[in-house]
Amino acid sequence: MKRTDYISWDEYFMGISLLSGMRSKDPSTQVGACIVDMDNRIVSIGYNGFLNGCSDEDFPWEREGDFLNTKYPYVVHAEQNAILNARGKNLEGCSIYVNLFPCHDCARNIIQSGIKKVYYLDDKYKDTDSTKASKFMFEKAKVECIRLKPRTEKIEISFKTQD
Ligand SMILES: Nc1ccn([C@H]2C[C@H](O)[C@@H](COP(=O)(O)O)O2)c(=O)n1
Ligand SMILES: [Zn+2]
Repeated sequence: MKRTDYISWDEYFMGISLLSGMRSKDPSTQVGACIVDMDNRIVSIGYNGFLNGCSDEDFPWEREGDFLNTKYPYVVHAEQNAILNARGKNLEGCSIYVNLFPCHDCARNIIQSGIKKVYYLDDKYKDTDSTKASKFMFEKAKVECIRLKPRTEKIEISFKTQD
């Protein structure tokens, strides 16, 4: 008799996105993204962070103040990193799981990469022009956006061993 309490594909992929976000050094918002092909194979993963090869100390994590003294010009978004981490693999028809709804810049890159479905959890910036632009572009480009309502509030991962 097989287990019945296994997690769903959506919980699995969104869980991987959230776990990836746990690598983010952003003090205010940790985002992870997981790109999955039409056979439910994971193609790529990414989280929000600063530039490869640069020290995280080289750039500001601030949200407020002069634009150049905030993180916004420099931080690479989780979706962007996931697309780039795919290293040119064909993403046509893939889905992307991301815990926070994509901004307008990521929406453009998601659309241009051929990704056709966006699964998300949180839409905390839904009233911003950025998110409104994302939704407009996704609608025109016929990219489906699905807000996940997981069956369970949380999934626990333990490193505890039997020995
Ligand atoms: N879909 C998204 C939205 C945001 N991010 C990143 C970019 C920043 O590191 C952070 C947002 O910062 P906040 O304005 O909430 O302090 O989250 C992303 O990677 N993907
Ligand atoms: Zn973005």
